[in-house]
Amino acid sequence: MDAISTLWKLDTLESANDYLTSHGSNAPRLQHFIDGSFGRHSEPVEWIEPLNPRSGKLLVQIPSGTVTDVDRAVDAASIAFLTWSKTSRQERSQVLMRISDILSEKKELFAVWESIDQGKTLARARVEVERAISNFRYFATYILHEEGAVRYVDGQPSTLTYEHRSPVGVFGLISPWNMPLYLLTWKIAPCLAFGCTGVAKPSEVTSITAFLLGEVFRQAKLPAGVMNLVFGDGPGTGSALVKSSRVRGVSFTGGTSTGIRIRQDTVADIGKHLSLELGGKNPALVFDDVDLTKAVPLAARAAFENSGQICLCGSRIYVQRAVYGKFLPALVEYTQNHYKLGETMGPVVSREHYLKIRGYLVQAREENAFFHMGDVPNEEPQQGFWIAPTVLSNLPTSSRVMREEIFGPVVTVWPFDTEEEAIALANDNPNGLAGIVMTNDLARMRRVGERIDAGLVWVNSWLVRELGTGFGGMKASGTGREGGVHSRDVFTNLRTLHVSHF
Ligand SMILES: NC(=O)C1=CN([C@@H]2O[C@H](COP(=O)(O)OP(=O)(O)OC[C@H]3O[C@@H](n4cnc5c(N)ncnc54)[C@H](O)[C@@H]3O)[C@@H](O)[C@H]2O)C=CC1
Ligand SMILES: O=C(O)/C=C/C=C(\O)C(=O)O
Repeated sequence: MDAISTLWKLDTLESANDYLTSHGSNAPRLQHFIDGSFGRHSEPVEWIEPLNPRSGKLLVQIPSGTVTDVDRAVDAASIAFLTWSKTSRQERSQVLMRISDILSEKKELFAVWESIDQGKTLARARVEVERAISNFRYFATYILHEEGAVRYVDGQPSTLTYEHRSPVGVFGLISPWNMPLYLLTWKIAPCLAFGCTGVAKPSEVTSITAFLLGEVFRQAKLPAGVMNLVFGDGPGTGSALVKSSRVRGVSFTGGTSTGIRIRQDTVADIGKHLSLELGGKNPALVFDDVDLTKAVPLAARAAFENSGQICLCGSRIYVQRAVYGKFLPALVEYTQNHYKLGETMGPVVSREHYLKIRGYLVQAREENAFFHMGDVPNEEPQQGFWIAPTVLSNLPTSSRVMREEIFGPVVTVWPFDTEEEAIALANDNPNGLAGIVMTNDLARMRRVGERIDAGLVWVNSWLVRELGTGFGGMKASGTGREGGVHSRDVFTNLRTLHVSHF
């Protein structure tokens, strides 16, 4: 039986895990989804073998898409663009709704595999699958309600002017491993809604739910070639996709260095649309007027949700000195009670990532950090990639641990005295993705919130999302915004018309 028929039926953790235990070294082999069907890979196939984050054992085999595979997918998307770009909004909307309905019927299947593949808890995976469903529903309805204005050119009443938008073309959609389906569908849904076609490349570390999504596209009767899925690594498959001259836009979420690489690889292709959502090292400011029974759980969640593997995590906590002494032990106690490895917290995604995080913890130890909880994990991961939630203090603000995105369950805590100092500390970082402000002072909420160098600022909240508002970062955290009208700008070209008569 092929991999899709096998995996599609395993929609409980028990059945999926039984299957994984029984397959031994015959791990299922995923297939690219090109031109409406799962199929051939160009020979010889090089297989990438991601491991199960909970056990460290072989999970699946991913074909490493070659330039030929990418070209076939781009061919299919280019041909499909000719009709999909002219398909009515009503019809596109209906296809997106069918996709969301099938996803919704199979949501437990997707949650189970997301949890296994990425290591996240099943509860977290369920939240993310709901969001993937919303991504399709949101853009399916958005396109039905867009408004445009036609007006006279000022002083020339015989000339009308209006803005006309058309889909850009074939897009390369490249996503990371931390929220695989959630982030991939955040790109696929607007791409389809606004009349573009695409080639999506999920992370080679977590490709399973993207593979299952191909079956959803098939069942939803998404016309062949409109969305293709090519698996493979970044330097080979991803790079070939980004560099293809027939790919007219790239929407990417991932590490900052990869974003820089993609900018370099596309710099000569001036007209290519580029949307880059990159890393964060996000500050969380805790002022002394807050109720700690609310601030501590919020800070812990922002630090440790998905084992700290969300680009929006608040990984640098700054606490006003008057409450610092109470906040720190309360954070440790809350985390100990609520983030238990193997129960309410999963492993990190891969061996490579485990070693990367460990490297930062070794450095923290060398720099005499206080480990209020957590420790440097073993040099070699044992039975999965488990790293305990770690709370650090007493690091110099110049430390790499304080400045670079660790993307794991590691948070640093540091005191401040004044509001000005808090803002300066928050902004003293090359990244500018998100910021969190905790205060009960209404004036301060805006005063501080509006000065944080970040594309997203949450006040007394975190990860609250409204899909119509702009999502993306400042400074090294990216280029452009997505969400609502911003996604429309990514996936469409704008021409302004001036219509007069002789
Ligand atoms: N959303 C975020 O902020 C994320 C940040 N990261 C950060 O980046 C670090 C590295 O993680 P990686 O998995 O290596 O992220 P990455 O940025 O290499 O991977 C993200 C996606 O980009 C693709 N990719 C890699 N190189 C490419 C290239 N030259 N051209 C086109 N596509 C390419 C990958 O195959 C994957 O699909 C992490 O440790 C973390 O700090 C990682 C994932 C998500
Ligand atoms: O859109 C969201 O709600 C969350 C997005 C998270 C990322 O982009 C990330 O962690 O990379």
